[in-house]
Amino acid sequence: MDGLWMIALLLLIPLLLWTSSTFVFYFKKCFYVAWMMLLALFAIPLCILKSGGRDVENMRIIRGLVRHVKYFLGLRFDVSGWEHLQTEGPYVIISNHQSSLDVLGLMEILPDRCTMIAKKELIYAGTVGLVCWLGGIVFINRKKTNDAKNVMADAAKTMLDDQIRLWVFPEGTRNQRGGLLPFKKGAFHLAVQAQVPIIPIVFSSYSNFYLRKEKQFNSGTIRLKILPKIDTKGMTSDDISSLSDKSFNLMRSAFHSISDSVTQSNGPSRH
Ligand SMILES: CCCCC/C=C\C/C=C\CCCCCCCC(=O)SCCNC(=O)CCNC(=O)[C@H](O)C(C)(C)COP(=O)(O)OP(=O)(O)OC[C@H]1O[C@@H](n2cnc3c(N)ncnc32)[C@H](O)[C@@H]1OP(=O)(O)O
Ligand SMILES: CCCCCCCC/C=C\CCCCCCCC(=O)OC[C@@H](O)COP(=O)(O)O
Repeated sequence: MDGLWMIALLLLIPLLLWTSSTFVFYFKKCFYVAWMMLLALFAIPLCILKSGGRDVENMRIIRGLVRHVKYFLGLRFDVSGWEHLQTEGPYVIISNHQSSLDVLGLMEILPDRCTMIAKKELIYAGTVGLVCWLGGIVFINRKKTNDAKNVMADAAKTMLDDQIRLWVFPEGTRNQRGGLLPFKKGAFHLAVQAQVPIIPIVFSSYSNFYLRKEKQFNSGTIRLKILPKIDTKGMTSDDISSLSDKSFNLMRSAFHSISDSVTQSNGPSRH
């Protein structure tokens, strides 16, 4: 009888753990980091064999390898406005930034020859950092504005010379407090310096499935809305503030509309 109790207990403990939302939260987070690190380890030789080193073309390999990860985490993407990405030549994509999970949505829609602007600390993230470097990610030092400006001015030239698209998170940091943080100006200087359009992309709020404080990481749908491009031809540095304000207002209103609709279809939440 004691043996039977022991077996029942051994079966019950993992079941209880599995149904505990805190356990699921930590399990999914650890799994995400570990799996991305492992995928990156696998991607490194593929990128080197394909391009011989750092090259934006490596983003095709990275994109291909990352796309299945959403299934493990129980996430679904609902993308609208695909037609706005059918723009020829270089452009700057701007999007809101809630979490490292944004990488999954980014890889879902990443156009060819598109790489990102990221904080320089990311390069030290083990195999993921090396893959970011191999994918041509432009690293900036956010604590040294002048250095960051110079790097972005070089990036504006490279965009045109090598026909590259750049994805920038104009909030400059992750934000899960609902809404959008005020935009930094770098993305807009970049687009105006290169005289290329801006394509705003909005991720709906994650608060219907992911709550960091409450330790909840459920399944859920993320809406991605690709907005029409904003032309910058003929603009100068005098137009930066109005360009930034216009982009911010468009993205904020899209954020609220897609976050409200995802909340209504997935049940109540706060954001
Ligand atoms: C196969 C397995 C793979 C596994 C791995 C999976 C994936 C890996 C691959 C991809 C993952 C990619 C993920 C990337 C995510 C990275 C996200 C981030 O790191 S976000 C943080 C970094 N990004 C940014 O910070 C961009 C936004 N910031 C800016 O643009 C800032 O403006 C800035 C350039 C950093 C400067 O910052 P500052 O705080 O000083 O802000 P201000 O904007 O207020 O600027 C001050 C002042 O300067 C003027 N300014 C700004 N930029 C420029 C410029 N380029 N040229 C000229 N002048 C500039 C600005 O106008 C202000 O002046 P004023 O007040 O007079 O207007
Ligand atoms: C040995 C090194 C260990 C490092 C472990 C971290 C590795 C992360 C592993 C997997 C996650 C994969 C996605 C990586 C891309 C994450 C990019 C990101 O979201 O960076 C945060 C940055 O935008 C803003 O940072 P802050 O909010 O200002 O802070």
